[in-house]
Amino acid sequence: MNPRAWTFLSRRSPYSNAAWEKAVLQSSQRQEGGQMTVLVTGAAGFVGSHVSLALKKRGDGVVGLDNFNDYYPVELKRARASNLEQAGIFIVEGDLNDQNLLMKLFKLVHFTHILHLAAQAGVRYAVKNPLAYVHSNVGGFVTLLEQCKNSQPQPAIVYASSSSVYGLNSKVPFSEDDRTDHPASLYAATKKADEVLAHTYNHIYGLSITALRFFTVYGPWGRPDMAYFSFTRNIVEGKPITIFQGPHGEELARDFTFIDDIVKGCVASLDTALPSTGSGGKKHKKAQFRIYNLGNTQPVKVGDFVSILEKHLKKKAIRNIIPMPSTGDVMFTHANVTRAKHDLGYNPSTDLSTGLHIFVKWYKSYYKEGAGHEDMLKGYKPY
Ligand SMILES: NC(=O)c1ccc[n+]([C@@H]2O[C@H](COP(=O)([O-])OP(=O)(O)OC[C@H]3O[C@@H](n4cnc5c(N)ncnc54)[C@H](O)[C@@H]3O)[C@@H](O)[C@H]2O)c1
Ligand SMILES: O=C(O)[C@H]1O[C@H](OP(=O)(O)OP(=O)(O)OC[C@H]2O[C@@H](n3ccc(=O)[nH]c3=O)[C@H](O)[C@@H]2O)[C@H](O)[C@@H](O)[C@@H]1O
Repeated sequence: MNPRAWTFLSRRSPYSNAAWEKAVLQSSQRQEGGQMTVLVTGAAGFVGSHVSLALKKRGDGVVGLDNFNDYYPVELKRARASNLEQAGIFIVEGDLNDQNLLMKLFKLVHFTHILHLAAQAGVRYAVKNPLAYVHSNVGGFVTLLEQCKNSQPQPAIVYASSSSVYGLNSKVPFSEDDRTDHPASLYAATKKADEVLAHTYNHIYGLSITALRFFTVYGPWGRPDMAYFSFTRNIVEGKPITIFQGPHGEELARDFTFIDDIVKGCVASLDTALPSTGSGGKKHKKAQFRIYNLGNTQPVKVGDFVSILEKHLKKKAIRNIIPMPSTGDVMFTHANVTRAKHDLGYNPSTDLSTGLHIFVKWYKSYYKEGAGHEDMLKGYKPY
């Protein structure tokens, strides 16, 4: 079947249809060099679209799942999906909480691995819409874990946690063994809940699970709700940007991490994941359980990050500096990646200036500066 026909197909919900099944099976086929068959949830998202393409490129079978929600403009998700379709990846349009859909999918394809990236992301939006986080990050995750636990054989799971689980941790850099029991946002609380739920399913059912704590990821085809993206838009349009500062005028800092490094970390995690050890809902022996930081290890103050953006955009920002609203931000993040380096060969190699240069180039070509991006953040007001 020609993947060009998939756009239409994936938007039609009835998954009991023969053409839909054919598309799923075709997309799941491994090519030469491929070792695994992966279900990527959140495949129309920023990170999911990049990793799906990387897996497909080396021959793995890849099937996507995404509900194409309108947290940020759906047009961008459709454009990413179209890139994936061209590469031969079918994205099933549906919700993680749809048990019947998951059952049908897992019956059709024997997934060796799940790369679970679908979630309600964004720290500040949780103040506005907390239940969206509970729905996708808690309910959706448990629905997926239930399906995986019941599968025979069970797949190995690699999924996205978040640097936000470190919450109010003040010990730097953040190490995987540091405390994560004082979250600063509801988003972080749901990501922490995921780590605890993951441990439970690993313990009772023998699911092999790896949690990846990503640190503020940026890059081409990125997320319009994130600062690097919305700041770029405002600078291009000559509109002010809002920069948060701490209660005593301190600058916030983030360990901004380029998408290509995150993709390498995800792929290496899949490659090193051991098989699950259970069957029929029962554990036979202890299964692998891992947690890794995937950051850049070089935090940058938000003001300095804006200066780098200005340099690449060749335009000054109008900076509006305000006290940080009480919507869940933390003062700084900083990853210790020793464990990921040792176990995964993870070695972040893109510095912020190089990465932002690549992002700005993409942004300008995608939105053709001055035209077509007026609606990009339409309706988006996170705080
Ligand atoms: N980008 C970052 O800086 C960052 C940092 C830390 C952690 N993370 C985590 O990494 C993962 C990927 O993030 P991203 O930046 O690509 O976000 P994204 O919003 O671009 O991608 C998530 C995708 O999941 C889909 N989705 C959401 N809820 C769903 C549901 N219930 N059923 C099916 N699909 C659903 C969305 O439509 C979206 O396309 C998320 O789990 C996020 O929390 C991201
Ligand atoms: O690492 C993570 O775990 C998190 O990284 C990002 O969250 P955040 O670091 O808040 O990323 P941005 O929204 O891009 O903000 C970057 C920095 O700019 C600041 N900011 C943001 C927006 C704004 O208008 N002004 C401003 O100063 C934020 O406080 C933060 O310090 C993602 O949005 C989360 O989904 C993810 O889980």
